[in-house]
Amino acid sequence: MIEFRSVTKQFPDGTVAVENFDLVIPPRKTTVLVGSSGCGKTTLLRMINRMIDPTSGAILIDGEDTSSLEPVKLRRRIGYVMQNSGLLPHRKVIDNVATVPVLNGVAKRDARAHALELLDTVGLDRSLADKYPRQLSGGQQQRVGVARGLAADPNILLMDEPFGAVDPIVRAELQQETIRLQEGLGKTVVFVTHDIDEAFLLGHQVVILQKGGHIAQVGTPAEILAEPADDFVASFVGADKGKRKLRIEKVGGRDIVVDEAGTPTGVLQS
Ligand SMILES: Nc1ncnc2c1ncn2[C@@H]1O[C@H](COP(=O)(O)OP(=O)(O)OP(=O)(O)O)[C@@H](O)[C@H]1O
Repeated sequence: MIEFRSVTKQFPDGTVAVENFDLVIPPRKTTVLVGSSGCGKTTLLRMINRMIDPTSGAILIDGEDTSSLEPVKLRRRIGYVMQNSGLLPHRKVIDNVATVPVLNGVAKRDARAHALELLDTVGLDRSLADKYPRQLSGGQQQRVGVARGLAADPNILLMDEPFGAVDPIVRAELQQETIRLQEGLGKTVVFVTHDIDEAFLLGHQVVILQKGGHIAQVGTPAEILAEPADDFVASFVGADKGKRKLRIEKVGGRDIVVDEAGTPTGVLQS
């Protein structure tokens, strides 16, 4: 469990990115922080692994105050996946994945063997192991980024807009992989996005943020859709525009779900 207790972050230039933020992030589930640009999502995420330290308040991981933990050690046991994959350009794929375990003291040979398994886990062919990041597609690079995030077998995986730069089809694939991985490995995933559809797809718990890291609403996707807390949330999730009003039509004896514009979105399973 990760707990934010009245956390504030003011940057040296006076910007208050996050103010009095309280949140409990349950273990082995995906929590998505969603909101428009500049609302404080990345700052919140980076405070979990102490890439950024709060100005006041506390962040606890399994009851332990992170301010008492050594940042470098903490970072090595929390996976971090960022938007542009963050791979080291001059290292082969396999070494990008094996870097953190080697820093943690795992023998290079063992770390590389494990890295190959992780390529399988994220759906990459092992033949890519000896390539350099620039020789991979954007989607493949993101998968390597996820493999690297998982390499130290962390309980917590932080993902900062990891699929923002890939095309919609690859993005949909990567989203499904993330769901599969989270369920299969039972990680606590904290995921940042500005895309409410992505938030609803991935999040067991969705946190809708406004500027200053102010929480507009926390809940399951169903709870938020059923009862938006206010007009801001209703507008953010598209409920006010009828975007998410779905109806069922019978087509060829099957129940098809269509949105308000009449576009089919799926088949209802009996
Ligand atoms: N190092 C910094 N110094 C000063 N202000 C900063 C710094 N980092 C972030 N900020 C400011 O803090 C606020 C929150 O930034 P943050 O990056 O957390 O937002 P975000 O929701 O992740 O945005 P985006 O979706 O655009 O990445 C913004 O106003 C930003 O300009």
